[in-house]
Amino acid sequence: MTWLDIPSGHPFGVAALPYGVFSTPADPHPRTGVAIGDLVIDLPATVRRLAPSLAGAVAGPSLDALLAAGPAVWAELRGLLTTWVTDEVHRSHLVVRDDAIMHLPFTVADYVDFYASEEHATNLGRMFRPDQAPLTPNWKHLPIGYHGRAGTVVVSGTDITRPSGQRRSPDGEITFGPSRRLDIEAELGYVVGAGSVLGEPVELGAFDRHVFGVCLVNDWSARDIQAWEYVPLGPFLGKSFATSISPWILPLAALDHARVGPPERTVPLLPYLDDEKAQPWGFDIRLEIRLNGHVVSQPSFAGMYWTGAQMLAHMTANGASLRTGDLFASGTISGGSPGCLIELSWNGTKPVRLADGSERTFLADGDEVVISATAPGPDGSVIGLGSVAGRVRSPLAE
Ligand SMILES: O=C(O)/C=C/C(=O)CC(=O)CC(=O)O
Ligand SMILES: [Ca+2]
Ligand SMILES: [Mg+2]
Repeated sequence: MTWLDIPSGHPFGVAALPYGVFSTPADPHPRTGVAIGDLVIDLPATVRRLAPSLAGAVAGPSLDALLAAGPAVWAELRGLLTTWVTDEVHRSHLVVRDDAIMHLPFTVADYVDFYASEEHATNLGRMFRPDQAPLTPNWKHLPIGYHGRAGTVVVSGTDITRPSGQRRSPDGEITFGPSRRLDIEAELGYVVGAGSVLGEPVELGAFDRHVFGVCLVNDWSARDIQAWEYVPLGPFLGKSFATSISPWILPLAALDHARVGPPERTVPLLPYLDDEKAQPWGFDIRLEIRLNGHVVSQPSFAGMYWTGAQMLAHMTANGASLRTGDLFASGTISGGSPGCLIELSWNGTKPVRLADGSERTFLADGDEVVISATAPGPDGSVIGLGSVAGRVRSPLAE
C-alpha cells in the first residue's frame, strides 16, 4: 500500500521506480527525479532532506553521478525510495508527471548496438544477402555488434529529421538525397553505471555490478543508405543520424520478477559466454509499437538469443573498458512479431495497413512512432518501461 493511491496495474507503481531528468515550466532547471504513478519525486530536494549523505549522487542536471556511484548506492537509494513512497510522512517535493519536461537522462559515453534477435537477423539476412545462408557463420558463436554514434542519442519526443545520403537504385544508379526507406528498430538499451579498468574483461557474473538499468531504444535506420554503405565495415550513416531513448531508466532490480532463461543454444559457447550455469539475464518484456496511434507490432523480448550479460562480456572480452554512461542496445526485437518496418513490409513489398486504412512500407514525413513496454512485477503487478516516441520531420531543403 502507498499513500499515493496508485491504481493496481499502473506501469509506474511502487515496484518500478525509474529514474529520469526533468524540468518544469515553473522551475526550468533540469534535475533528477523518480516516476511514481502519475507523479515525479524531485530527487535533489527529497534526498537533501531525508538522506543528506546521498545528496551528491542525485545532484546535478543528469543521472551521471548516480550511475557512477555504483551498486551499493543504487541499492541503498532504491531501498529508501521504496520506504518513502509507502510512508505517509514523506508527501512532499512532488511534481505532476504530465507537467514534467523530460531531458536526456545521462551523458551517453559510448553507444554499441547488438543484433541479438535470431528472428531479426534471419529476416534481415534473407533480405540483404539473399544468395547466402540467412545467419552468418559467426552469429551463434558471438553476439554481433557495432559501435554507433553516442552524440546523436536523443531523448524521446525529439523530432527526427529524415536523413539524406547515398542510395543505389535497383538499376544501379547512385544518387544522393533523402532516404526513401526510413525505418524504426525497437530495442532494449542497457545503461552502464560503474565503469571498468582498461585491459580487464568484465565477466558474465559481473553484469549487475556494472549495469544500472534499462531503457527503450528506437534505432532509426535508413535502409537504402544502410544497404549500399554497409559492406564490408557494417552500419555507418544509415543509423548514426539519430537514436531515441525513453526518458525513464528502469533499475535492473525492478526487473527481478521478469527474469527468464535464454532460449536453448544450438551451438556450444566458449567459456566467457557460456551462461548455462550462470544467473539467467533474459527478461520477459513485452513491447508495443504504434505508428500514428495504431498498433503495428507487439514483439516479445523473452526469446532473445543473447542476453545483456553476454553482450557486456563480449564487448569487454578484449580488455576494452567501460565508462559511466555507456549505452549498449540489444538489437531489433523481433520475437513473435517484428520490431521494424522492413520486416513488417517484407523489404517494402507488402505494405502494412493501419487501422485508419492508410498503408506504409517505410515511414512518411510527419509519422509518429511510439514504442512502449511492460514486464511482470511482484505479486501479479506490472512494471512499465515507459515509452520512446519520435516524429519524422521532412528533410532539410536540398
Ligand atoms: O543484417 C544486416 O546487415 C544488418 C542489420 C541491421 O539493421 C543491424 C542492426 O542495427 C542491428 C539490430 O538492430 O538488430
Ligand atoms: Ca539496431
Ligand atoms: Mg542509431
